[in-house]
Amino acid sequence: MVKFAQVVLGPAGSGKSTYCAELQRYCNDKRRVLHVINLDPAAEEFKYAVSVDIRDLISVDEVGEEMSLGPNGALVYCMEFMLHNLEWLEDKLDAFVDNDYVVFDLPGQIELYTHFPFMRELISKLHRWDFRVQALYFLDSQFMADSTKFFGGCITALSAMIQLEIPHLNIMSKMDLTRDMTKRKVDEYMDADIDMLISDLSRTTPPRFMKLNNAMGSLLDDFGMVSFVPLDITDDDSIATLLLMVDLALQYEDEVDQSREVPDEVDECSE
Ligand SMILES: Nc1nc2c(ncn2[C@@H]2O[C@H](COP(=O)(O)OP(=O)(O)OP(=O)(O)O)[C@@H](O)[C@H]2O)c(=O)[nH]1
Repeated sequence: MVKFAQVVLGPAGSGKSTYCAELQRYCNDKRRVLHVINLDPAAEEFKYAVSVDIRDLISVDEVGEEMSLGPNGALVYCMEFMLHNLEWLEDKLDAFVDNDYVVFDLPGQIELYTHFPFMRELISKLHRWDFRVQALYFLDSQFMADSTKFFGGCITALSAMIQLEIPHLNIMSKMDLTRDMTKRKVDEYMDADIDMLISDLSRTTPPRFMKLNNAMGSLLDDFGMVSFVPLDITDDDSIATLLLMVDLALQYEDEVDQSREVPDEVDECSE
């Protein structure tokens, strides 16, 4: 039986854990079982009920103390340790019922998805364990106020998407904080006109960066990286819309995968 999962990625403070908590509350209200898995070995407290916690396996604090590593070195060590002990995670996930929905809350150190192979390896294991996995890449709506930040955020989202090679959605989080922006301005950023973004960016960077800005802009545009799903966690309709989008994307992925599977008879004939 195929299972559905979301991996929630994005820079520190972009609202990943808060989303996991609100999604869990929403699913509880709708009587849908949702397990949140904390994969941040440096996490301190949770706003959600944690079903699986990497800190039961290993934590940044204990690694930092025992191996005299700084916070980033300890984090990398913890993620490597988890990858070498994935049967721990497999056992926990096996205990869930087939229709249960799983959400992975990940650390905010984006290098873990853009520079290291951890997440890619974890996702390939999840696929082997029959999970269909959707990436949600969070960007704080405050990034819309600054085109250099916005471009930077989109570039890291692109880098994560290319690394992970799974269905990917860019999420504009904290939309409740944009209520003083005009709807037109917000809409401009949800499905941004790349020429407008490039000219915004070029106004704030020296003229010698013009060619670079254009090249980055067309790269982001080619990969659809300047489109965002707005998420306002104070509005249940917004959470419901996102959940529906993910469900549809994963169901589609599942159908495509099944159509790729070679039926037994065809297999036998070709032997
Ligand atoms: N107004 C508003 N604040 C939010 C929202 N989501 C998160 N916050 C606040 O933003 C801060 C960071 O939120 P977190 O959910 O901890 O962010 P995170 O991405 O999990 O952060 P890391 O665990 O450091 O990677 C907290 O103070 C939250 O209360 C939101 O939708 N609206």
